[in-house]
Amino acid sequence: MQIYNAVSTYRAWRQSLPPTSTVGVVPTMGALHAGHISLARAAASENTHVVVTIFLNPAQFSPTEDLAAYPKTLETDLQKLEELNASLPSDGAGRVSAVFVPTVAEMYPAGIPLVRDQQIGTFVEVIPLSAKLEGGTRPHFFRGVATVCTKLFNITRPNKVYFGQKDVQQTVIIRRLLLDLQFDIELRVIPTEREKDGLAMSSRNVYLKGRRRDVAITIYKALKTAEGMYEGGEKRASVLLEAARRVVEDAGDEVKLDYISLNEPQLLEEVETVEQDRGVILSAAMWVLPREEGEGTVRLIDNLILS
Ligand SMILES: Nc1ncnc2c1ncn2[C@@H]1O[C@H](COP(=O)(O)OP(=O)(O)OP(=O)(O)O)[C@@H](O)[C@H]1O
Ligand SMILES: CC(C)(CO)[C@@H](O)C(=O)[O-]
Ligand code: BAL
Repeated sequence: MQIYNAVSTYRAWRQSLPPTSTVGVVPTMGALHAGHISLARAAASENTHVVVTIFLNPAQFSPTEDLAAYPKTLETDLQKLEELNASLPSDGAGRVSAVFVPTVAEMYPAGIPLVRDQQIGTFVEVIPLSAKLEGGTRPHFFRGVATVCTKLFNITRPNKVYFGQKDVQQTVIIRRLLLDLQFDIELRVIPTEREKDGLAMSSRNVYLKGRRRDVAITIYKALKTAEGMYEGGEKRASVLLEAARRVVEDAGDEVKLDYISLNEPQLLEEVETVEQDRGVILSAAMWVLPREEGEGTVRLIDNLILS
């Protein structure tokens, strides 16, 4: 497993691969957990080479978000990837051959101030998708994601890219980006890995200790409540969403719902009824509020597909 910090050295390796080999790329921001590893495992089963990128992308954070506090665990990240390699079958399957860990200066030659008006250079926007759902609270977010993914795809030259369903809107946006910018890349979406109680794994879960970890499960409970009613025959979005909202309200003042929504999977238009013949995304974002001095607010997202 080679570590590349520079675009030029990564490119030299990529160019050395025979044209028959395939490359599956797993973009991450590091602080790897079982969710990331399941993406890399899926990529290893479908490609000759897996490339994991680890880059904490400033462009997707606003000046008031947690860029500075975001967990950085490069040593253990690399260990986890080595352990994955050791666990893979020796015949036929690919391996994590390269980890691309660029510096901010490599990725943003013109610099990348967090204040949007101060930014210089080329940015990619996927409209109007980027303004919906997550975009309501994080208007800068998908511009940053689409921009860095475009750069990462140009650099790493994947045959396939692997994204987690946990960030479902991100997968919808990447699908659109690949199509619109004529990338010859296949998108693979991998199911959400969860803790035993159902909480979606997330790098930001390390911020949740004790009681805050317990109430974090509310977001999943809310989604499961709506899903259960849907499976019981209720198709009206308003009724499903109201029931889910009540779950968060009943959990008390330690959590606060940002949004819960039912949307069709192409343009993310809200639906009034959940039709059986097409998947509908049930997604939510919830804040776990601080309880003690020094704690920050933690924002969690999760989703289920009703189909
Ligand atoms: N629980 C999970 N199951 C499957 N894939 C996941 C899971 N969590 C994250 N991923 C995927 O891993 C990729 C990298 O995500 P990222 O590095 O932001 O981790 P994260 O856990 O989502 O972090 P954050 O806490 O910042 O949201 C994304 O495609 C994301 O959807
Ligand atoms: C895709 C991504 C690595 C881009 O920075 C990030 O948004 C993430 O980790 O989901
Ligand atoms: N996985 C999403 C990355 C972010 O919240 O910035």
